[in-house]
Amino acid sequence: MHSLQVPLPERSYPIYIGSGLLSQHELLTRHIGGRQVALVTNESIGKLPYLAQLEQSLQGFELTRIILPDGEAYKNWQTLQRIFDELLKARHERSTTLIALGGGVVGDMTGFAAACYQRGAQFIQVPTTLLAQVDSSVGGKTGINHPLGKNMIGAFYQPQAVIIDTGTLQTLPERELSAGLAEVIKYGLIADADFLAFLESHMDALLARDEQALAQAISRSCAIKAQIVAQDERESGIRAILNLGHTFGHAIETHQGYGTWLHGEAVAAGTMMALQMSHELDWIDQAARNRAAGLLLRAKLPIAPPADMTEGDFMRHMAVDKKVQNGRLRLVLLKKPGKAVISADFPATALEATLAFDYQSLQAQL
Ligand SMILES: NC(=O)c1ccc[n+]([C@@H]2O[C@H](COP(=O)([O-])OP(=O)(O)OC[C@H]3O[C@@H](n4cnc5c(N)ncnc54)[C@H](O)[C@@H]3O)[C@@H](O)[C@H]2O)c1
Ligand SMILES: O=C(O)C(=O)C[C@@H](O)[C@H](O)[C@H](O)COP(=O)(O)O
Ligand SMILES: [Zn+2]
Repeated sequence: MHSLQVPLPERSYPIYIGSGLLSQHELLTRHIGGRQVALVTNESIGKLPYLAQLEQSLQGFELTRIILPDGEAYKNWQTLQRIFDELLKARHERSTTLIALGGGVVGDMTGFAAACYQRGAQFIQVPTTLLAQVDSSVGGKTGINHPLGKNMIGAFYQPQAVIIDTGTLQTLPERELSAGLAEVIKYGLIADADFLAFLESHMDALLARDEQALAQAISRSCAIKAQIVAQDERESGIRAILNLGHTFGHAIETHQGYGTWLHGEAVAAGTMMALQMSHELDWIDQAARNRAAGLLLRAKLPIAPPADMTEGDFMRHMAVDKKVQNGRLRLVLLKKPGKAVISADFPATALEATLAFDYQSLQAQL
């Protein structure tokens, strides 16, 4: 097992990474304060062995299973209400601990429920998708979607610990593995050109679920995210670079009503659009843009937005992005591979050209 810390001013917390961690009683119970535990997961994950393994490791606690419907479309008020209903029915006290067993949808909702329940219960992240292991379980962004905007309702609320059992990735569908790789590639682009080179040389191993390659990618991703979050927990500045590709990506997800494209797929196409915009501004050259596009394609991710989305659709949805300030859109763009900035300082023509660009043709050329 390998561990690292998310160092925060108020309370730091550990991330544990290794195979078989779901069966480690001492590790799992180390961060539980009271006698009650609510295990929050979804219908699909509930059918896999992980929930039973967790229950076995938590023998002796008063356990409540909370099984949610599966899917991004359920990351909403109704599902959140179900978590509160179950907690209250089982008379969970404020000292309870919620454990999120699943992907980012379960993690974001469980964290938000924990932030609200009796004004703040504890929670632990046990992520089971690559995306959740490298991104959503770390950093304390919790929340739900609104029909008019992605993650529009939520709270910054940090977990007690993040426990990443890399063995769970063996059952993950291929499409979900690729979706997670979109956020992994993001870290290379925004903060670490060497990691980008590592991903280029290990992409085949990652897709083949080579345990060592996956553990290295997860560990480096978590370290980069922890280091950024530590500087700016509530996104008043630098943390926004974790949003590379998300302004365009969230527009895609909102436009589709959530769940048609996976979050990671929308982020991949959105990243390509942010790279094209960086190229329009002459910040990165064509070779850098094409290199990143090639890596996304090798990870089996889309680099073109959905064919049915117009420039007007993008503009309408992007206007409700959380990074909009005083009515001005701010975008995360690349100065060079490994160096991202947040900027509102671009001509409208650069954005127009980015939205009008023919991404399908680029894909055909690569
Ligand atoms: N809070 C953050 O910082 C943050 C960061 C990135 C993404 N997110 C959010 O995370 C969500 C996306 O998360 P996701 O990609 O994990 O999607 P997800 O939570 O929908 O999980 C993907 C699918 O995989 C299934 N699954 C999970 N673990 C499995 C396993 N081990 N084996 C087989 N199937 C498994 C799930 O049931 C689901 O069908 C989005 O809502 C996104 O907005 C949040
Ligand atoms: O942790 C962050 O900060 C991120 O931006 C990580 C993103 O990958 C993630 O999708 C996050 O949920 C987006 O946050 P939002 O504030 O743009 O909704
Ligand atoms: Zn994301």
